[in-house]
Amino acid sequence: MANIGVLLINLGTPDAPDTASVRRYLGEFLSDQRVVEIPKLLWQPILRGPILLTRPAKSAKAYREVWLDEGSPLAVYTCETAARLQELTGPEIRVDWAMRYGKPSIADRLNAMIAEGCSRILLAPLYPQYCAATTATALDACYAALARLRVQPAIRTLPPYYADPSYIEALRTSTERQLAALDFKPDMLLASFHGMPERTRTLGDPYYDQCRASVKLLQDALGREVRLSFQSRFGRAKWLGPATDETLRELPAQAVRSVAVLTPGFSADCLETLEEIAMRGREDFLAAGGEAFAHLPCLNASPEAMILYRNLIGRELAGWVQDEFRPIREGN
Ligand SMILES: C=CC1=C(C)c2cc3[nH]c(cc4nc(cc5[nH]c(cc1n2)c(C)c5CCC(=O)O)C(CCC(=O)O)=C4C)c(C)c3C=C
Ligand SMILES: [Fe+2]
Ligand SMILES: [Fe+2]
Repeated sequence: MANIGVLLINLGTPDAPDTASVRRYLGEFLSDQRVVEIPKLLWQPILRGPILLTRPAKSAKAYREVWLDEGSPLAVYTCETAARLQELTGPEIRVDWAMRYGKPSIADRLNAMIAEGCSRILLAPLYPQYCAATTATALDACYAALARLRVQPAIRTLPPYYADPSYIEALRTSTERQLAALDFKPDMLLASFHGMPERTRTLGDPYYDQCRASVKLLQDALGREVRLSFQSRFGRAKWLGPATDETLRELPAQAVRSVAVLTPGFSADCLETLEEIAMRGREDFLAAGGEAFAHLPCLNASPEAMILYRNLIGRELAGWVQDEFRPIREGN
């Protein structure tokens, strides 16, 4: 029985692409004060009123466009990542996965790991760039679950890996592999990250700087320009820019005829990459006069991702596991 556990954590997704399921999901997600930093008394009437009355039907339609036979892409790819990583680590380490919102819940999976005998657990939010709205809230939920226990496991947490050489290398190799498979050579590479309200930056969130650092390192690794933009704006506040949709609409006028968009802040493809970028982004770019568009899939459970996670986990488990868990590089 493994006494070491690794819990991969991702954002969460609805159980089904229907209005009621999406309303439940958005109700939980958007009630998190780490995500929407507006006082509860002001925000809840807006959320329970106009937002949850109108948005779920619109979002459910978008989810239906990307839903897979096995379920929501975010859950399917996160589950596959955990399964492949489990094969790679072997039975000594138990690898599981959970979602911050919806199912499988963090509390359920942590309790299951503990019941299976894990007395040391690495909590691994799968966000390369730290953000209070993602990394911190995932860890808050872990600590809240642990707070209910009499006997707690020893805990470690995976730090943000935005500048880790293994992350940059995984992005480089997966980008080059995917570019080589395209039937055109893109004039431009655009790295689109999930946006955040601009205000969170001045409040001290390192997210923006970490996105910029990842892009700079990837650009150096690829030896070509990579433009940065931010997508998925929500609400009326000013968000980080430049906005991905506006950028895609402006590029053709700047003589950029073809573009490949990568989404390196997302560990797994999801609504935001498959619908907003691969579908709507393509439409925007082509309607503005662009000629060729590609969305490069996220790392998901690719061979590049497996090397990355094994290296990150190996480093964080140092002292808990012995030397057979050395870093690996492609080809050995
Ligand atoms: C204030 C609202 C939001 C903030 C802040 C926010 C930050 C944030 N989100 C992700 C990653 C994902 N977000 C996803 C979906 C999604 N995000 C918001 C709003 C905020 N996100 C909404 C309302 C939705 C739901 C879809 C919709 O109705 O438009 C997803 C995809 C989930 C899926 O099921 O596929 C991901 C992943 C990050 C990384 C982030 C901050 C850096
Ligand atoms: Fe989001
Ligand atoms: Fe979106």
